[in-house]
This record gives sequence, structure tokens and C-alpha cells, in this order.
Amino acid sequence: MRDAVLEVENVTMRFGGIVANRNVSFKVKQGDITALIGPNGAGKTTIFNCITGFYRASEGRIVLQSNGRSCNIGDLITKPIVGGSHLVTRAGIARTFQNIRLFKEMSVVENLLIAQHLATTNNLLSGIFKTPRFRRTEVEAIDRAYYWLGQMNLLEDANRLAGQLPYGRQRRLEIARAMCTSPKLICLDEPAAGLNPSETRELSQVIRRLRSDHDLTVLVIEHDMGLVMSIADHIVVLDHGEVISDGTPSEVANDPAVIAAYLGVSEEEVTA
Ligand SMILES: Nc1ncnc2c1ncn2[C@@H]1O[C@H](COP(=O)(O)OP(=O)(O)OP(=O)(O)O)[C@@H](O)[C@H]1O
Repeated sequence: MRDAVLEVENVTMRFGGIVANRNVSFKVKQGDITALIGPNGAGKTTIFNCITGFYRASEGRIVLQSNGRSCNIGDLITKPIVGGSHLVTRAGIARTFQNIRLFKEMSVVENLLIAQHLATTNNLLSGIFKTPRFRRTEVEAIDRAYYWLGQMNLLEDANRLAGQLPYGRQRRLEIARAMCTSPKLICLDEPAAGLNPSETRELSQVIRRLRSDHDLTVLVIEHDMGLVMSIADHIVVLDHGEVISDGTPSEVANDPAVIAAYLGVSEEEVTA
């Protein structure tokens, strides 16, 4: 049986009086494509923000297994002085956003180089003196950027401004940018939002290839059920901030609690 690369344990997230997530627990297994689904406002993005270190969970633990070590996400972001979500990226979690967040006035390749600067340990002095290590990491960063442009079929766009790319290409560039940090786990927040059917099919191939060719584990929030059912090995369903179902796609699709949540009726009405 494969190990879990990520364990979310009893996570509760409050914003003042609003409880966005309550006692959420699930595991993401190494090499799986896990989908997080649920109606609008179910708490999916909030749990993503806790996993990727943008929020500190009010209660509970999130643990990533990385290079034989257990990394507690809460500890990484609250580490004195140096703590922050960049340490989560360094530990091996990368993400994309529901609303594309590229540097639109920069070129495509510059977007990929900036992402890698966050993940490297070069400091100001090595930059000023252009040490051999600094030069080597710069060359590696450029090589990695072009490698991922190739993988995402974006090589011809390398020197265009990111904001000028068609929407579907911007989505692929976001994935390339996340992959440039060499993650173990990539978290994709609604990657198919705004894509047409042929772009969505291309995206599902890209996600499958990431897993099969790059030893990657994928956690994806998605509303497009066609995409979810075609790529996911494992689905976790949230409703009103809580996990209401967790299993294989067929288990979840036949779960009365899930059908009720999506139809907005009670579970008894579904089973009646
Ligand atoms: N920063 C915040 N401050 C206050 N309330 C918030 C904040 N972020 C989210 N919420 C609330 O938490 C709940 C869960 O929101 P969240 O965005 O996580 O849901 P979601 O499942 O991602 O929704 P969608 O599918 O519409 O993106 C909602 O009631 C939302 O209004």
C-alpha cells in the first residue's frame, strides 16, 4: 500500500465567527490524483490555503512527508523571522490559483525564473559577487524554465508578455511555474475554470502526464465533474466546511450524502 504524502488531521479554520472548515481530515496518497469537490462556499479554497501555507489553521495539523522527513505546515509558516509560505514551497508543495496570478507585465520565461528564486537558497551577497554557485543555479533555473515550457507546449511563447497569452495558455503557464519549484505535491485550484472543452481535454492529459512522467502527486479543486471523474483516483467531498464523503470516484458518485449536497436536499430525500 502506498504511503500518504500529505495528512490533514482535524483541521478547523475560523474567520472571526465564520467556520470555513470544521474538523477536516483526509490523506493524499503518493502518486494519486486526489480531487477536492463540493458546492460553492464548501470550504475547498480555505483548506487549500491552509495546506499551501497561506493560512495557519485555527486547529489541527497538516503534515507533508518530504525526503524522509515530516514537515508540519503550521510550524513552517510560523518559524521565527524566516517563516512563511515560501518554506512550504521549499518543502515540496506548489500551487496554482483560482484566479490566475501571473506577473502579466513580465515575459513568460521571467515568470518561471521568479518562481525559482523563491525556492533557491541564494542570498544577496552571492548575487552581488556572482559566485560560481550563484551562476550555476541561474543556469539551472533557465534550463528548468525552458524544460517546463516544452512540457506545457509553450516554447513558442517564451518571450511574449504573460498577460498577452490566450487564457488557456496562461493556465498552463501557471502549472509550468508551479512545476519549476520541483514540487512533490502540486495543488491546482480550479484549473479548468474558464477553459473551453478542447482546452479542458488538453488539461486533463497534462495533469495525467505530470503524475505518470514526473512522479508527482496531485491535489485538485475542480467544479467540472467530467474532468474530475476522468482523472481522479480519490475524491474528498466537502459541504458546509466538513468532509461528507471520501473514496473512489464511483463510491463518491453513489453516496447519497453527496447527491443530497449537490441537489440541495436532505439525505433522507435522496434515499427515499
Ligand atoms: N478570508 C475570509 N474571511 C471571511 N470568510 C471567509 C474568508 N475566506 C473564506 N471565507 C468563508 O468561508 C467559507 C468557505 O469559503 P471557500 O472560499 O473556502 O469555499 P469554496 O468551497 O472554495 O467555494 P467556491 O467553490 O465558491 O470557490 C465561505 O462561507 C466564505 O465566505
